[in-house]
Amino acid sequence: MKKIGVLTSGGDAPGMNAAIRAVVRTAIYHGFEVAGVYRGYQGLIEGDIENLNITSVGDIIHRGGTMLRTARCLDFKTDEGFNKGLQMLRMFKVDSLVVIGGDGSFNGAKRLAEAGFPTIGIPGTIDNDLAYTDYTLGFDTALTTVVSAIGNIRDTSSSHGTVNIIEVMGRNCGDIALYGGLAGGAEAVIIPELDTDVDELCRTIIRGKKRGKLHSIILLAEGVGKPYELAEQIKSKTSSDVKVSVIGYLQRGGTPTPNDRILGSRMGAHAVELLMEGQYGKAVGIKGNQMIALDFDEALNMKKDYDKGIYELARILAI
Ligand SMILES: Nc1ncnc2c1ncn2[C@@H]1O[C@H](COP(=O)(O)OP(=O)(O)OP(=O)(O)O)[C@@H](O)[C@H]1O
Ligand SMILES: O=P(O)(O)OC[C@H]1O[C@](O)(CO)[C@@H](O)[C@@H]1O
Ligand SMILES: [Mg+2]
Repeated sequence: MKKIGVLTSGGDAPGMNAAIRAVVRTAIYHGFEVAGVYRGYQGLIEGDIENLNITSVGDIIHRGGTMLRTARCLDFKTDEGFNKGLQMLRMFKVDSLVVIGGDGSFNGAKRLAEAGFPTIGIPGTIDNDLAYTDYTLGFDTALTTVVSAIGNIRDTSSSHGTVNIIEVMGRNCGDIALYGGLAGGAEAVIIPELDTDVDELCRTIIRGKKRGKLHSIILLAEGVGKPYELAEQIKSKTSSDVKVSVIGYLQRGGTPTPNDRILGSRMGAHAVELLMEGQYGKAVGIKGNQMIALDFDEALNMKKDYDKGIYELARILAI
């Protein structure tokens, strides 16, 4: 093994830059060359690849987004696109690859490993939707942004006495809503993993108002969606003024938290160590503050569930 490639794929996530920096610097420290592949699998297919050195990754640890840029690339799912990608890796003399991305990106990485190309995955997605790891890169920063948004919206909710629905990202995973709701002191959390009884929710809002609660914050995961329909239902059942904020891409950017920078640094270094040991076809993760690595199949087949204890706690504390 001489040259390690690194790419970021899928939605960008804060902390990806820390992971890229760690891959590059750990590899160079151990005497390898590194190639950066730009724009994920799209750039791989197009041969948008260049060698990186220690200074290429200077001044990025504190930046959101990804210096390698990213893409969603449908072509890489086709045999033709996939083979083109493999061909480019050979052409640029890249002999192993670190893929930083979410579950979708891992499917591409798994396919490369199955084709015999040494590939390691680092979970980079704000969604925290991968069951095998306690945290994905970017989740902590997205949560920090969400909690800050809840604080601002709570001010206006309290001032006007409105009910405020805040829709947050996470695809089919409710973690951003759940943990954001707990940290932000929301009155209710609505996640796709669980059916919500809107009548019960409205009774809670009315009870809160009766005992003088000024604000009502509802965290709604995008996997449930339909925030304006929910607003209409709550309006008619509680006679409250209901406001909706879909905070969207705000959650994807911003300076990574120390936790995401540390996680990215650890995962990037671990990915290189695995390749040096001749291990590949694995996804790096964190369990109980220890670095772990599972076969892609095992990692991707684990079913993610929400934390019932955390949900119950958020519910009890919102009485
Ligand atoms: N089965 C597959 N085979 C090859 N490549 C795939 C496959 N599935 C996904 N990919 C590649 O991975 C890219 C990213 O996947 P996806 O859009 O699901 O994002 P992700 O990696 O899950 O990140 P996030 O969910 O945080 O945005 C896809 O655009 C495609 O290029
Ligand atoms: O960037 P796009 O394609 O609009 O994707 C948005 C999706 O990406 C994420 O931000 C990260 O997976 C999801 O939370 C969201 O559903
Ligand atoms: Mg995903």
